[in-house]
Amino acid sequence: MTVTKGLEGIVATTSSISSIVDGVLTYRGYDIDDLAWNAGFEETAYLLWFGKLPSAAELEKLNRDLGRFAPLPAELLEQMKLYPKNANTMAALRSAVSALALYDSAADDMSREANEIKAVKLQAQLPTIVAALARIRQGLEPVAPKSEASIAENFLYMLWGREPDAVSVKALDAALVLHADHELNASTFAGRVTVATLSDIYSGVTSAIGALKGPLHGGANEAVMRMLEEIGSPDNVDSYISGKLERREKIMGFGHRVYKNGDPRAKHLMKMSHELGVMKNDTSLYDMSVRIEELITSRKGLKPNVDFYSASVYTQLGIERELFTPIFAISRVSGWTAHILEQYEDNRIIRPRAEYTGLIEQKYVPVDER
Ligand SMILES: CC(=O)SCCNC(=O)CCNC(=O)[C@H](O)C(C)(C)COP(=O)(O)OP(=O)(O)OC[C@H]1O[C@@H](n2cnc3c(N)ncnc32)[C@H](O)[C@@H]1OP(=O)(O)O
Ligand SMILES: O=C([O-])CC(=O)C(=O)O
Repeated sequence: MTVTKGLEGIVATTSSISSIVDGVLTYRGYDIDDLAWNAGFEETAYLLWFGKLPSAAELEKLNRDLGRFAPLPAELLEQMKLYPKNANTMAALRSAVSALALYDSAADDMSREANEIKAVKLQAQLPTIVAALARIRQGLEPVAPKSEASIAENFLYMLWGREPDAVSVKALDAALVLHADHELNASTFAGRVTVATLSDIYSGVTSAIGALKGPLHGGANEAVMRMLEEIGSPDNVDSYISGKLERREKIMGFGHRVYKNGDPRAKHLMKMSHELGVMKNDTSLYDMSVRIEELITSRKGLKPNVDFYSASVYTQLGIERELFTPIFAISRVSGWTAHILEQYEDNRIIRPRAEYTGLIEQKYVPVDER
């Protein structure tokens, strides 16, 4: 048996959703550099689900559906109020998304049409859940979603309880576009493995959320922010990073399984981080990040990934650290559900092998003789 730890380089499926070739990321053939500043998040989600950019009428219908599906079942909101206030937000999100299935009578309807509706529903409801969890944790009442607003605008409105400014909405919208899909990353793979047993779409998304939570994947954006908080000021970067490298600790937000010459999404988030700093007359988070990048690139040859500059972007938008990975999920649920729909279309159960390295030829000994 040839064992490939971490399945590095293994091609486990075909997919027509996103591709990474020579460091270029495309969604359905559109370069992410083209989509990042030109496409809105809703049309990006449509592109991932249906394989083409929507017409004006199709986009209008999608926006109407997202607005209509965004409110949560009242029972779920009441349950969420009972979650411990100090619970990890990704753990709470995972529980709430799992519970959504209980309130959807079509949860086990496996027709393509029903699953497409559930994909749009999940996309609509995740932002409402995350904003509600954040407010409940602060002892505030959740804010009901508006029926006519983009996902970025609606999320910030529900989070802050006031109309967000246009700059914040545009920055969040672009960040959502950049995080929407990424070929066969760990969380997408987890979602596909789950639904390949012909389990339901809620189970698939719940699995994916669990995988995204880890600090080697989506959870890295929160870990990056923790590191920036520990560093505190640009003057401390060099000694902090030297210490970490001497202790052979990982620097979160750097390195990538697929990109060895840099993540094409990072430059957009870097630009956003700089622009937000300039607007706020305080570029210290950006300056610290740039110095960390210089040090890690020169000393380890590693480049920042999507999680690195997103930390300073979200913080400068006034978003608390505990929401960074849930915001990643708000975006990535578009990709997860597109992959789940694709998996159902041409399904085969995913069941690799393991090379056994344990004990052999053991004989059972009754418990009182052990
Ligand atoms: C949205 C996303 O999921 S993007 C990724 C987010 N994750 C992070 O930012 C966490 C930090 N990065 C990492 O842990 C890794 O780079 C991963 C998980 C992203 C990729 O892991 P792998 O493809 O298995 O890379 P691997 O761990 O083999 O790295 C190769 C070498 O670079 C080192 N390396 C990789 N990333 C880092 C890092 N961030 N800091 C320090 N060293 C690193 C490894 O220790 C390894 O060194 P070695 O050969 O001396 O043992
Ligand atoms: O593809 C990966 O391994 C991780 C990643 O960058 C993502 O999911 O966006």
